[in-house]
Amino acid sequence: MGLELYLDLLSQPCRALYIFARSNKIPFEFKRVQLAKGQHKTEEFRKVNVLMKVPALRDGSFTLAESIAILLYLVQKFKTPDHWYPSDLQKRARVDEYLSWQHVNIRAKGSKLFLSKVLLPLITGQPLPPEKLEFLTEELNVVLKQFEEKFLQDKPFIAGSEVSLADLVALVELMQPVCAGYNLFEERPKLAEWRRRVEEAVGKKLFQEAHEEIMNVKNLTADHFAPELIENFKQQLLKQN
Ligand SMILES: N[C@@H](CCC(=O)N[C@@H](CS)C(=O)NCC(=O)O)C(=O)O
Repeated sequence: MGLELYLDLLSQPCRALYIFARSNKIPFEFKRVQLAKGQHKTEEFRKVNVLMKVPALRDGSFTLAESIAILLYLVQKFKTPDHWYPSDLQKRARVDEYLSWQHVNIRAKGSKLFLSKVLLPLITGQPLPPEKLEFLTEELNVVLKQFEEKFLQDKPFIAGSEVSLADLVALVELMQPVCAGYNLFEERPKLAEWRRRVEEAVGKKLFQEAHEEIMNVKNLTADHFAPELIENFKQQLLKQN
């Protein structure tokens, strides 16, 4: 059995893995796990990831969860070009620094805005109150400022002159609020230029292909979701709001 990646391209970490693997010509079998259909809650998927989240990897009898761990596994197993995860101690530390920071900052705030602006109204039939949207956007703006000032600064990429895992992980997360209708690049020319460079580095066509589904997320309707998931989802989303 070859390498299998369990993915739903509506998910940011799944897109990072998909783009990374395809961009580096890593052979893998794409195992689609549709979150909206509850396919991550099956007994079959539990055997791959007991945490019941995507992405997940299976390589023979070995299974692995967590996107960052999976990316690092692929880097080492397939000896991908050095710039992705530089061997230079300090450049690598820059990548690690971003990958450690992003979970509860860019990822958390970007996802929250996306889920509240797109999924919650879809499921409840109620639009998000404008003051709530403003609050969530402001929360995201705070971490975007930190991203620009601390991580990107005036460099072409986070680790310096070449693209790394940090840039890829960052950009797929930032696309989530963009797909929810908040074009955060519009008033941030430095970020917009960085986005252009990252897309070019991984391959523009591949980047677009990976984002096709999420770009059309606003066309989804409630019947796209497995009924048993809707109530669960609603409670989860309302709790976080
Ligand atoms: N820290 C994990 C996060 C994984 C995660 O939260 N995946 C989401 C999709 S983006 C998921 O599977 N959610 C389904 C659920 O929580 O029920 C990673 O980086 O892989």
